[in-house]
Amino acid sequence: MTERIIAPRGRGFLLFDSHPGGCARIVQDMRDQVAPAAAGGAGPTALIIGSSAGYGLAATVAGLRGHGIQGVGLCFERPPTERRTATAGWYRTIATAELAAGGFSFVNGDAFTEDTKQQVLDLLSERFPGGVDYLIYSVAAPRRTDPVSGETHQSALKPVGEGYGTKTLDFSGDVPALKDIWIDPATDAEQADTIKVMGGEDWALWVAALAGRRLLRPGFTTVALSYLGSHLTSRIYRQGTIGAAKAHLEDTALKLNGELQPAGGRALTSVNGAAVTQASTAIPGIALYTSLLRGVLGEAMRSPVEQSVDLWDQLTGAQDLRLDEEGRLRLDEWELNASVQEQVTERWRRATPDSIGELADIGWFSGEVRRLYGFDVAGVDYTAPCEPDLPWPPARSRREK
Ligand SMILES: NC(=O)c1ccc[n+]([C@@H]2O[C@H](COP(=O)([O-])OP(=O)(O)OC[C@H]3O[C@@H](n4cnc5c(N)ncnc54)[C@H](O)[C@@H]3O)[C@@H](O)[C@H]2O)c1
Repeated sequence: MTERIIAPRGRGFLLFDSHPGGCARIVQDMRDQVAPAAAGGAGPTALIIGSSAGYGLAATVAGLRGHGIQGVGLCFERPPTERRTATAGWYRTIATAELAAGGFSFVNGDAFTEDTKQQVLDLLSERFPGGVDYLIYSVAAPRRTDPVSGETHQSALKPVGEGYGTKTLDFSGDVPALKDIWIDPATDAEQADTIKVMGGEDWALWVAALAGRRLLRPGFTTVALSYLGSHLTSRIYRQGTIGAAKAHLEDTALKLNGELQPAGGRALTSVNGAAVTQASTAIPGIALYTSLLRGVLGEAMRSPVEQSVDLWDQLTGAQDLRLDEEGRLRLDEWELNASVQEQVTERWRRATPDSIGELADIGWFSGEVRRLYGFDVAGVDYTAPCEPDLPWPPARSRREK
């Protein structure tokens, strides 16, 4: 491929291309939100699954910059082709590898397959024979093939029990519009499939695979990402198919914790707040909710990086662990704060096609969606041609640092 001008083509939440320079700049901006680790010995070793986007990327950047972590990041991104750029996560990974300067390598592959697990475990055994201190599991995927049955399961984002009508923001036209939609309830099979994809099964397989290769260091801690959210979205989220998967993930944490505890290890879920990510924009009503939340909170909304700094501080003991009654680590207090929820609820109630522009920060939300692809990033010259055909960062040996 040769250099060319890359523009945001597409519709709604889906753009065809990503901008390499914009994606790199986003990672640099994330890095700048993190206080650097004190100079000195090597940091802890981590495997981060879902390292190219959203909360997994934020945990990787915060860990690299704030704690000097070493290890491996795993994600599933599409390389550039003749006609299309790579996915944004491909370019963000290149920029993240630059921050890591060799001590942290990246693997591109489907985390659900046995092959990828072996590839990652081989790399860890070679580079970090003593094993890993942390596994952060932050995958959001639409489907998963069960490694035992060979069956592919598709997740669904639907209510459970009864159908559900909600207000939503529709981004398919030229300007975002407030609409009403109706979503039929999930079948039992759809719910079971969603649990297969987004529940805790694959997380537990990773922990077992690391244990099988003797790659769990004493005190090993694993965290999987969860979400609770507001009563305004509970019919589609927490009480819906995805919520059933999150309940399975949280049950898996309790089970894994029981298994790891005798050796001084622990397993936790981390309940994070709402963020604009590829995964979250797919959930009906969430764009409206998040835009209203931003309307209420403005800059006080806590970014994924800020939450990830908090996560590492709690994991490494720099701060006390904040666990709720169910044993979950909570990073979403700023979102579920009673006064914030009252204000968002009031705005949700008052929202009409005429008033929505004043109540919700739709401009911010639309900008965040474009930023997922590396567009709308301050300081990037989008009129300049750039090279989209960039290679995946090589897994360098630590000796080459
Ligand atoms: N976005 C939110 O508002 C929010 C809030 C709280 C918790 N969470 C949770 O955080 C986790 C991550 O979600 P996100 O919103 O950051 O998602 P995201 O879409 O931004 O990122 C998903 C990551 O998973 C990777 N991935 C997808 N399929 C994969 C596969 N088969 N193998 C390997 N990697 C794969 C992608 O490459 C990417 O790195 C999820 O568990 C989600 O429920 C999200």
